[in-house]
Amino acid sequence: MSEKIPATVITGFLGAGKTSLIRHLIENSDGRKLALIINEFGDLGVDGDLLKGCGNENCTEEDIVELANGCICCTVADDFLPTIQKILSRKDRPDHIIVETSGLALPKPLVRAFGWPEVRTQVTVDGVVTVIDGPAYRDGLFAANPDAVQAQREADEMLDHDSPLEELFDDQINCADMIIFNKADLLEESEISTAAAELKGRLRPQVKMLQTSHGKLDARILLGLGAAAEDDLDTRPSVHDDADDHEHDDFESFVLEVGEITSPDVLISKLEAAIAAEGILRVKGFLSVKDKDMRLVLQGVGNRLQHYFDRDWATDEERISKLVIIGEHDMDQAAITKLILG
Ligand SMILES: Nc1nc2c(ncn2[C@@H]2O[C@H](COP(=O)(O)OP(=O)(O)OP(=O)(O)O)[C@@H](O)[C@H]2O)c(=O)[nH]1
Repeated sequence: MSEKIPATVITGFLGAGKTSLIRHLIENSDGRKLALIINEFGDLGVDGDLLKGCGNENCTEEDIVELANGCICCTVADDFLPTIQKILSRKDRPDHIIVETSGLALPKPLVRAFGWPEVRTQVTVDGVVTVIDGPAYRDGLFAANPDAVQAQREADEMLDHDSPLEELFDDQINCADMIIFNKADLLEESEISTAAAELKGRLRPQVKMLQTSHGKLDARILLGLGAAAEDDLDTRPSVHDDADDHEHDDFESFVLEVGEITSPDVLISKLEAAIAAEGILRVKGFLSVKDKDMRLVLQGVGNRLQHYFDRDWATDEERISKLVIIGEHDMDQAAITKLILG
């Protein structure tokens, strides 16, 4: 029997920096041949496309599989299992498998799937790595408003008091073997130490926390944790352990056809207005700009927007111009569309 292939699960909220971390890993894989399974919320495969563009021989386009049928925690049986089996049946099996969950996925059901008989004999979960968006943490995105929670508790002891964002965050850090506190470049040193002190008390004792910017970490630190996470799921509490009907209905997404744009700056101003008015959590996509040969990538996390040209459009390629917009379930799609396209 050959040795089990290690698999690393990379989780973390929308826009925390999972794809950036994986991109750095591909480019610095220390000789390991990697296979990637990329799961996204929203019907536009942005992360997979960006990673395929890396063009690294340790992780070619064929080594990257995109799962875009919803969050991986809900589609493990239909999507994840056949995908991993396909990877395992390859003649040139990878040295390491990386699974990027969508930013809204609960990692535990995925880790549990590695315990299935047909998988566990061949693969082990080397580690669950949870990426935290440093500025979002500092700004309290994952914290409930303590006053509001207290008032609610007093009103009804039986209510579920946690916000969807807080619950997700708890699940993602409770399942971790390693925490990557990312976007350190956007924080003061004192903000990082405050966060580290707060988070330490919430982590399982053996869990290490590292700070980084743009996910630039040595592959030897990230890979080879040897956690065998599928064997100690009981030590990784989840608020959703008993919730079979977890459907992500706290969040929703839609794809907006933007059409060819003439000015990125004009679009950015409109997006800023839409984000401020409608509380969008994440925007990303590809844009065609008039008279430009290159594709524009747009990334928005909270109110922070970034855009850059990544590559030339191929001559036979459709110049798509689409954004996926993700928000909480009550976001007003019509109002957002009007603000962006109007
Ligand atoms: N300033 C700064 N920006 C970062 C850092 N890491 C990632 N970003 C930016 O944050 C945005 C989101 O990064 P991604 O790596 O796509 O995040 P993700 O977690 O894969 O996002 P989803 O898959 O959509 O959940 C991009 O615009 C990145 O360039 C960082 O350390 N510092």
